[in-house]
Amino acid sequence: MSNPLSFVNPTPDSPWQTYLSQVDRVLPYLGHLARWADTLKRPKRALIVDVPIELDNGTVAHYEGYRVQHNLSRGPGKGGVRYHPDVTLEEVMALSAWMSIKNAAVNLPYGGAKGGIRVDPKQLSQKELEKLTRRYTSEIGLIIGPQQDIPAPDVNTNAQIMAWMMDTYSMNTGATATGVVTGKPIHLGGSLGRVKATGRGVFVTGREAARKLGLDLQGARVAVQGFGNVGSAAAELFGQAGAKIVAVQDHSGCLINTRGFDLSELVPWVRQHGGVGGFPGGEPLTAEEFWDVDCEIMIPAALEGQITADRANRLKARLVLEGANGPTLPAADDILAERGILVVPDVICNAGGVTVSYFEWVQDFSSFFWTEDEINLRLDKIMQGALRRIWDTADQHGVTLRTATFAVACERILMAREERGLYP
Ligand SMILES: NC(=O)C1=CN([C@@H]2O[C@H](COP(=O)(O)OP(=O)(O)OC[C@H]3O[C@@H](n4cnc5c(N)ncnc54)[C@H](O)[C@@H]3O)[C@@H](O)[C@H]2O)C=CC1
Ligand SMILES: O=C(O)CCC(=O)C(=O)O
Repeated sequence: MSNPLSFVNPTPDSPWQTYLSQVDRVLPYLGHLARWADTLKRPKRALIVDVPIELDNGTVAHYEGYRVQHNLSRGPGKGGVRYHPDVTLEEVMALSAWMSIKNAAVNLPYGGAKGGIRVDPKQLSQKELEKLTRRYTSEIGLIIGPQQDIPAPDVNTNAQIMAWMMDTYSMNTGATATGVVTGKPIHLGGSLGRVKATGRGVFVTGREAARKLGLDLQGARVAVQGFGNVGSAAAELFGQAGAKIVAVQDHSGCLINTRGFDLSELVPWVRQHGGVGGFPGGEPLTAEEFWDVDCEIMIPAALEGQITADRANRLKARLVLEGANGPTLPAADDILAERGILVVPDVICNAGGVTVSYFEWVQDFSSFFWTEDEINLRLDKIMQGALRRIWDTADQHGVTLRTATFAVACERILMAREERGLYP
């Protein structure tokens, strides 16, 4: 995937093109605000940085880093940082735009932002990873801050990386600034419940959608792609609700177990071995066969563009819960709708993570911390309320949940844009 030369010139089938086509679908429902819609089709600000580090062997390596602030009309930028060898500016643009939509859909007082480094972190030692993170944080320090733009974990980043980011930003500004990132370790201003919050949100929205479909979670068969932070937490909650996890796929392998995996063995295995590959409690499956598995619920929780038109035609599930950002291509979305397969879209389904990030940010400012039960109850309430509003909008316009989420969110963003006005 190459970077676009302009915001309006997307690479075919890229996440940015997917996002732009999702915006086009919502235009008829924006009323007089549609005149502001081009605001949504270009990021406000995109920063590319060179991140040089000295490797353990003494050579100097250069990595490309990005931070994109898509829209700041409703508040500071908010969104994670991804470390992956395939990250591009264009991908980060899309991820930042989905953050704008997501944050507005759950009515958090944030705009949308996202960052990334084009690197395979698995090739780096812990020391090199720390140097990379600190240099990247210094470089994007120009535009991040507790009131400007607040990063968080995403693919291949975690609480330790957030701690290094917080420390680097604090050293550079001369005061401890816990509110500059979320997803931190608990004793450094992190919030209880954040690690599993995205998976919990997937479960809460999935539970509500299943109820609407009349689908009993007891005994329901679930397939999960991506068994990292989001996929594993969602799988555990579905398991606790009586569902069976019958297929799992990640970068290391793909497995099936029609009786349901024993998660008390699979989760520690993944923690120890870095992936599901080689787990003895299931039979191997090819990566492509995963999409043909008999199941009621499919949870894509890895990367973008996974549900293609071909896979959408083959999918057996009744319900797709988008734990990942951008897992479904627009053509596949149409096929799923035609086939009556309900999709709970990323921009609401995986919003649990940023919602608890918001709780963390609020707790950091007040230096007063809530219990995990309080966090989970508030998360449940916000996610249910947001989904209800989206469902009403879908029913009102006769559109998919994705277009309804965009309608609710874009109205909020563009209303703020209009009220703020254009000129300094
Ligand atoms: N961490 C968070 O709080 C949030 C994450 N997300 C999204 O959820 C998705 C997963 O993120 P995390 O779980 O945080 O990342 P992670 O780094 O913890 O896990 C990523 C998972 O994807 C798998 N994966 C990578 N490449 C793959 C491939 N080619 N085929 C199959 N599986 C592959 C990895 O093996 C791993 O299991 C991403 O789309 C991310 O943007 C969305 C909202 C919040
Ligand atoms: O917790 C956050 O601030 C953002 C998480 C994120 O990157 C996402 O929702 O995709």
